[in-house]
Amino acid sequence: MISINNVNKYYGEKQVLKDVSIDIREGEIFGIIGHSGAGKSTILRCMNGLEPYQEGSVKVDGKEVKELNEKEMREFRKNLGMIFQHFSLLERKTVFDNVALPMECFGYSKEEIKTRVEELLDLVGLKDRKNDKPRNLSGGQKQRVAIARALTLNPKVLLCDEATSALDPNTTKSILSLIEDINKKMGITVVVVTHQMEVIKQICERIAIMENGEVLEIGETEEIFLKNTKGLRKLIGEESIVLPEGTNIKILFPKDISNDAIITTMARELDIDVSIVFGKLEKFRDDVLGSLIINVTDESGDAVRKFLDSKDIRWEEMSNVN
Ligand SMILES: Nc1ncnc2c1ncn2[C@@H]1O[C@H](COP(=O)(O)OP(=O)(O)OP(=O)(O)O)[C@@H](O)[C@H]1O
Repeated sequence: MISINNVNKYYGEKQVLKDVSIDIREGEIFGIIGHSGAGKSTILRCMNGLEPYQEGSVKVDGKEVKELNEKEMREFRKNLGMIFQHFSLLERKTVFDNVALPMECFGYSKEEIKTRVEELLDLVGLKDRKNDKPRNLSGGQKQRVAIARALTLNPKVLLCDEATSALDPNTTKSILSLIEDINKKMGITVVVVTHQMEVIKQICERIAIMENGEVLEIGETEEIFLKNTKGLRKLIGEESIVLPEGTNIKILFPKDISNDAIITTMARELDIDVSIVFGKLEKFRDDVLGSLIINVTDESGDAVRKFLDSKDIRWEEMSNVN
């Protein structure tokens, strides 16, 4: 649905996107995560033509964004709804009028607007607040209005730029559930830009981790967390912990395996000492996934690798200097 290839972007001398390539599939919820200044918003704005890019290609639904003329761009933007951190609602207009705005701009009839806006206000749970002004709404309700407004023209893609960053944890959860619901019900492709780990854990199927204008990693969210990849560790500022001597092995535990039992069985069966160097459990959607780094002597390494293979347990050897 969105295909970004080798994009470079500069502000004057400063390069803010460096050879960025990301493929976003139709119907998925894709997350772009990184620290402030990583280039997340910039790449999102390249997708909807708000920012030019000097090199590379950004294709949305087969169309090269930088080649669209003014008229084509207007049509193109109908297919991309966008929501922001600070909601961007018009304070003097009612909830109904805020949601109606895009349809008015595109010249829809009053009846069409009324039907669509009421349907959307129902979807976001604000049917009874249509005559309120935004100042009378909570942050979460304001974001619901913004979501309804982003959906009025039936877009194929919903772009979310730090959409939950100004909300408390519970409101964040409910907004993310709403976005997930919309993705499932309407089949809309969703791109979520965030610096919040909880956001990508709750709803993103795949993610790209960005830093300093570069994509460090792309993959399935579960896989990246399970492997506790280098990019993820960098993002959370956690250095990989390994011992300088012996063999360090990272074991990955899917939801249905108890890690304690494996380590004790292995130590007993192989008659070896196992040091647990680092362990981590992650709540991931409804599952708990874990990874454990163990250290054994180099002589026991082969037996440990064979044991893990025989139990169909995923493992990775870690470099001592990592
Ligand atoms: N209009 C601009 N002129 C010059 N530099 C800019 C401009 N907009 C963004 N930048 C720079 O581009 C880099 C990427 O910014 P961007 O906003 O994409 O990062 P981000 O990952 O979205 O972070 P944040 O969440 O803080 O916005 C930053 O170094 C920023 O200072």
